[in-house]
Formats: sequence, structure tokens, C-alpha cells
Amino acid sequence: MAQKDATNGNGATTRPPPTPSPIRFSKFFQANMRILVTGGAGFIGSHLVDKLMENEKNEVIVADNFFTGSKDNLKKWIGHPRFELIRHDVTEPLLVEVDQIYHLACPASPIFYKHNPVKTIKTNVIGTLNMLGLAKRVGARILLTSTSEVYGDPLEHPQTEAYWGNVNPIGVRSCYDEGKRVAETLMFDYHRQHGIEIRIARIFNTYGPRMNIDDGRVVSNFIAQAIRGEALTVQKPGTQTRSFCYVADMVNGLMKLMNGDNTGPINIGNPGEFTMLELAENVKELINPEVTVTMTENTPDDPRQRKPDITKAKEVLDWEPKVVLRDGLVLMEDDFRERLAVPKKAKA
Ligand SMILES: NC(=O)c1ccc[n+]([C@@H]2O[C@H](COP(=O)([O-])OP(=O)(O)OC[C@H]3O[C@@H](n4cnc5c(N)ncnc54)[C@H](O)[C@@H]3O)[C@@H](O)[C@H]2O)c1
Ligand SMILES: O=c1ccn([C@@H]2O[C@H](COP(=O)(O)OP(=O)(O)O[C@H]3OC[C@@H](O)[C@H](O)[C@H]3O)[C@@H](O)[C@H]2O)c(=O)[nH]1
Repeated sequence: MAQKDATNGNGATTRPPPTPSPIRFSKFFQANMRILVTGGAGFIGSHLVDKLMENEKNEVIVADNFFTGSKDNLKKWIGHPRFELIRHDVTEPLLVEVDQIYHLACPASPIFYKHNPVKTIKTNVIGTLNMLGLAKRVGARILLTSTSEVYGDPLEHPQTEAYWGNVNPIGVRSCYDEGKRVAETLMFDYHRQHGIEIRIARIFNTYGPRMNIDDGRVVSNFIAQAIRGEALTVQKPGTQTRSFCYVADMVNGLMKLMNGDNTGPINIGNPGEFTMLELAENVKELINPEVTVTMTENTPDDPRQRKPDITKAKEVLDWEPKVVLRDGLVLMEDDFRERLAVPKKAKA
């Protein structure tokens, strides 16, 4: 390709995208898809990396600032010839030649995203702008992990993708939910204005091994509490509902979305709906029947009900979750027991 410089009117010079190195497509170099995962050291991201690395044709690059993620989640890949880990904050520009970008970087637990709300909104807005700029520059397809929180405290139930939501724009959760709404807007504007190939997943509550033990999310809290023999802290009123998706199902859905033809937004979640009291009862029965359940204060703007309508995911992705909550909780227990160093009591 001819390298033609252009002046944009104020003396600054713009250049066309860099051409990939020819060696990349040589017969001696096997990888044919280079994939960037932002936030790949986190909970969902690291499971996604595991799955992407199973395909020997993939090279995977993770960019993460380790705010809520950890190198430990990726330890089996560090040093692998098809894997690279970069300490990078997505609020700063990044240039890497990639074919696909899974853009996950953002703290997800309410405790962490409220810890530094200005940083959270910067991550969602400037971080997504930077990743869209990268996608535009190198011609990559980009998938955003948006959230069911774009529906706010929903007045329609279950939530379809056509619902515009009920969000408090100035509340303590808005750095995250309004941040993700702007991120979705940016994705569509880049798609319409610059022809970028986009995919948007609206993820509903996801759980599984490798969640941070004390990150404050309800499933990780209850499992850690049950294993430690502490009371399960149900926040009031306890009748609020959530729908919990096992992480392997989630990763499968994200990859189908990335590699399919539909831009989304598409709800990806498990429609099984539980109150927090029901969740506590399930955890207690499965993990430690001796623990008690205690009611504690809630936080502002906590959504009262949430359940995905996944008709679109079934139709356009041929995807639906396979793991029911009670099975997933048991799969997660093993990982938490190992990390907490509390083995299961042998049955008498
Ligand atoms: N887990 C869920 O229930 C859920 C639900 C809806 C949406 N999501 C979305 O999925 C994505 C992953 O969630 P998760 O549960 O794995 O969360 P997580 O907190 O475990 O992972 C997020 C990762 O992003 C990294 N990160 C945060 N800010 C960054 C920044 N500025 N630059 C670079 N890296 C940064 C963190 O260090 C971490 O590794 C997030 O975008 C989240 O909003 C998750
Ligand atoms: O110890 C606890 C923690 C939480 N809860 C309750 O459990 C429910 C779920 O809370 P979580 O903190 O796990 O998660 P939320 O549903 O509020 O947010 C979540 O949903 C969408 C994602 O985008 C977010 O990343 C995710 O954390 C809330 O009603 C909360 O009040 C408890 O009852 N006890």
C-alpha cells in the first residue's frame, strides 16, 4: 500500500493505518487471528482468554490495569508463545495490530465501580473511545461487554433489547450504567459514521470460579460467607431479583456474538430468576446448612427486579445457557474452598 501523507489543514499530518508485517501471513506463522482482550485479567475476561487460547490459530493479547483483575487469573498462559500480557489502562490510547477486540475493561462489582466513580466513567467513555479508535485504525471488529444495568431499575419485565430503561442519571450507580449507555452510543456512532464492525452484549449477572472472593457481589459474598461459616448478608428487602448466568455459558455467548453477523445489542444471561432470599437459601442448603441468614442495609438505586428476555440470542446466535444455578454454585464452591483453604468436611 502506498504510504500517502495528508495534511489536515492545521499543519498536522495524518497517516493511513500501518500495514501488518508480511511474516504474519507466511506459512511459517500459524496464528491467523490476533485478538485483544481488554480487562482480560478479570473474572469473565480470563475465562474468555482460556477459551480463545484453546484454538491454536489464535494469538491473544490482554491489556489490563489490574484494578480488579490479577495476573494470577492468567498464570497458565504467561510465557506461552501465542499469549501476551500488557499492563495498560484503556483510558490511554493503545496501538496493536489485531483482528478482533473484546472490550471488557471496567470494574464490574458495584463496590469497585463506586470506589472511584470518575475513573469508572472515564474507563467507560474514554476507554471505549480509545478502543474504537484502535478498531478504526487497524480495521478490527470490536465487541463491547455492556450490561443489564443499562435498563436501570426496569419498569418492563423481563427486559427485551427494545426496552430503553429507567436509569437515574445522577445516582451513585450512574458512573457505571450511564457510562455503559454512552459506550453503547459511541459503538453505534462509530459503526454508522466510520463503518466499524461492532458487537454489543448486554450481560446479566454472571458468576463462577475466579470471582474476587471479597468483591462484594452477591454470589461471591454468599459462597465465601457459607464456606467461612459466617451469616449470609441479604440486603433489604431480600425480595429483589436477579438472574444468574454461569461464566462458561457467558463466554460461549460472547464468542458466538463476536463471530456472528448481528451487531446487537443482545441480552446474554440466564433467565432463571431468584430473589436474594432464595439465593441465600440455595447457598445455605448446598454449601453449609449451619449458617444463618441476616438482613442488612441496601444501597441506593438497587434494581428491584431483573431477568433477561433471551429470544433474540436464541434466534440470531442459536445460544442459550446450559448450567442451572444449583449446579453452577457447586462448581464455584470448589474454587472458593481451594482459595480460602477450607476443605469440604468428609461425610460421616
Ligand atoms: N460479571 C457480571 O456479572 C457482569 C455483568 C454485566 C456486565 N459485565 C461486564 O463484563 C466485563 C467484565 O466483568 P467482570 O465481572 O469480569 O469484572 P472484573 O472486575 O473481574 O474484570 C474487569 C477487568 O477490567 C480491568 N480494568 C478495569 N478498569 C480498567 C482500565 N481502566 N484499563 C484497563 N483495565 C481495566 C480490571 O483490572 C479487571 O481485570 C465488564 O465490562 C463488566 O461491566 C459483567
Ligand atoms: O452481600 C450481598 C451483596 C449483594 N446483595 C444484593 O444482591 C443483588 C445483586 O447485587 P450484586 O452486587 O451482585 O450485583 P448487581 O446486580 O447490583 O450488579 C451487577 O449487575 C450488572 C453488572 O453489570 C454488574 O457488573 C454487576 O455487579 C442486589 O440486590 C444486592 O442488594 C445482597 O443481598 N447481599
